[in-house]
Amino acid sequence: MKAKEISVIVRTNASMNLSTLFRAPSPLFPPPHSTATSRTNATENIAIEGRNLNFSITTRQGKVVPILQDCSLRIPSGQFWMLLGPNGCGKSTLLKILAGLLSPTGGTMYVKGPKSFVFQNPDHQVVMPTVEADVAFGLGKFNLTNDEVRSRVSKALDAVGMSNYLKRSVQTLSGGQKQRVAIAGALAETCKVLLLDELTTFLDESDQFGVIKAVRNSLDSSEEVTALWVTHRLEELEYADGAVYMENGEVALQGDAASIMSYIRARQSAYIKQINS
Ligand SMILES: Nc1ncnc2c1ncn2[C@@H]1O[C@H](COP(=O)(O)OP(=O)(O)OP(=O)(O)O)[C@@H](O)[C@H]1O
Repeated sequence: MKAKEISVIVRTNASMNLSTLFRAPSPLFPPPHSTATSRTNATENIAIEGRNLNFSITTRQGKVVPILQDCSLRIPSGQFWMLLGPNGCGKSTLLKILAGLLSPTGGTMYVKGPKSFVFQNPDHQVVMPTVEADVAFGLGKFNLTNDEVRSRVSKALDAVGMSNYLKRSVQTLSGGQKQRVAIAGALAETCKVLLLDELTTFLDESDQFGVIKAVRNSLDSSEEVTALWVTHRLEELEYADGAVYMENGEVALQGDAASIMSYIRARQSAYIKQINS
């Protein structure tokens, strides 16, 4: 099966799971260990909500290993949030649960649909010969006219700053440009929630900020799109409206980007003091 087909099946299965797996969002709950002030309030339109999400795996020896423990988060519609934390703390696992790619072993969640999961390696989902064909790829299921397809492709490429690349072969694109084409594909399908898994890990600085700015611009040009972005790179936080910080499989803190930045910086300097003492 081609990679592109896998990504489309992922999208389809994810929305099919919504009715069985996701329950209605609760009107209000505070994150369990939050100290930072979040922009959210009870009257806001919530795009992503998880409550006490747990995930564990069972080893071949029958031992249950907890990966996520009581993770709660809530992200308002139209905002760009980041999911940060040390290696192995559970960020990708939580993102995959929110995408419907993994089933939680406990807890409840709601994610507005349609939603799309964008993989770290763009070659896993950008496989059509040209940019135009790739962005149009997922539109077959909508029964659109050629003009409507062209209009959606053009609007989506505009949102990610790739309008001039319409006829380009995808083989000639950089990693970051391919990521932007993958995001445009999701936008063309009128995706409401983008779940983005460490897109910039292997990109150079120029490509890295090209992708972040493309996501930021996509959200700014449509109030309906929400993005959750997993990253290790603290400098990316300045583009976010809010962030969730994880440690050891738990949500340690969630709030506005500045508060999360201060929290992480304080943790880093405490750590540096500790190793220097
Ligand atoms: N299928 C699995 N089997 C065994 N362990 C797993 C499995 N999936 C995840 N884990 C473990 O769960 C923990 C969380 O993994 P996850 O990939 O979600 O972390 P992460 O925060 O995204 O890490 P990184 O920043 O390094 O990408 C890790 O210790 C990982 O080894």
